[in-house]
Amino acid sequence: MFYSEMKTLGSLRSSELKKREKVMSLENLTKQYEEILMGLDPNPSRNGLVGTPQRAAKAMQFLCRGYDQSLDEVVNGALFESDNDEMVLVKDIELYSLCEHHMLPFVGKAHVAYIPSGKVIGLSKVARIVDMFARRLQIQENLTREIAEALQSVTQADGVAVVIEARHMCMMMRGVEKQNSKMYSSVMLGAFRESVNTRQEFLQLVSRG
Ligand SMILES: Nc1nc2c(ncn2[C@@H]2O[C@H](COP(=O)(O)OP(=O)(O)OP(=O)(O)O)[C@@H](O)[C@H]2O)c(=O)[nH]1
Ligand SMILES: [Zn+2]
Repeated sequence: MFYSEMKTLGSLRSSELKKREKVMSLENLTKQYEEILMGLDPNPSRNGLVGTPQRAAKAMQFLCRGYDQSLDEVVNGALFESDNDEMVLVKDIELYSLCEHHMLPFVGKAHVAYIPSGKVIGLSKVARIVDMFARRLQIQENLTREIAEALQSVTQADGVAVVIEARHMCMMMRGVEKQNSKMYSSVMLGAFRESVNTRQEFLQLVSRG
């Protein structure tokens, strides 16, 4: 990189830098998609595919936008003092992720609970934490754990439980082609791990229709 270019980059504010990096990576991804189309379609320059590389690149950037987010940003300080020490459950948070093996979607719901210890977190932030990790290339087990550990670290809760149920397109559209199977994964931390009663209360609430 030339000195003048480095100086320009140095003088940009970080939000401008982020924007610029995004544009650069969009151009790059678009080129990669042009090549992918060449490998897939016998006539990649046909009319219907003219804007496809850039559209696909933008879509993929959107689906992977969780890489650009941090926990601090997502939570945005929305933690509130509270004496409540009863379980808080946010059920049926829909999630869309991409499996890291095939880059095909897996789609489902997350159920997230915690037992507050002095503070509660803004309700929407639980869903935002789910999204931040879902919008990355993932396997379901790691996604489940990352959500649980992130919530634990921001709330310092006495316990955190996460269950995810999801259908994986890589098992439905291709491969073994099973249309009805669902994957369930769970992570229990603190009180949910130590107390059978707490865990059962959570699981009963989750399985209630
Ligand atoms: N544990 C786990 N496995 C996943 C997840 N998403 C996809 N997989 C699996 O990753 C595995 C990759 O297996 P490979 O044998 O390397 O790939 P493959 O030949 O495409 O496998 P098939 O899907 O069986 O055709 C498959 O069994 C997928 O079902 C996930 O979130 N968790
Ligand atoms: Zn897969």
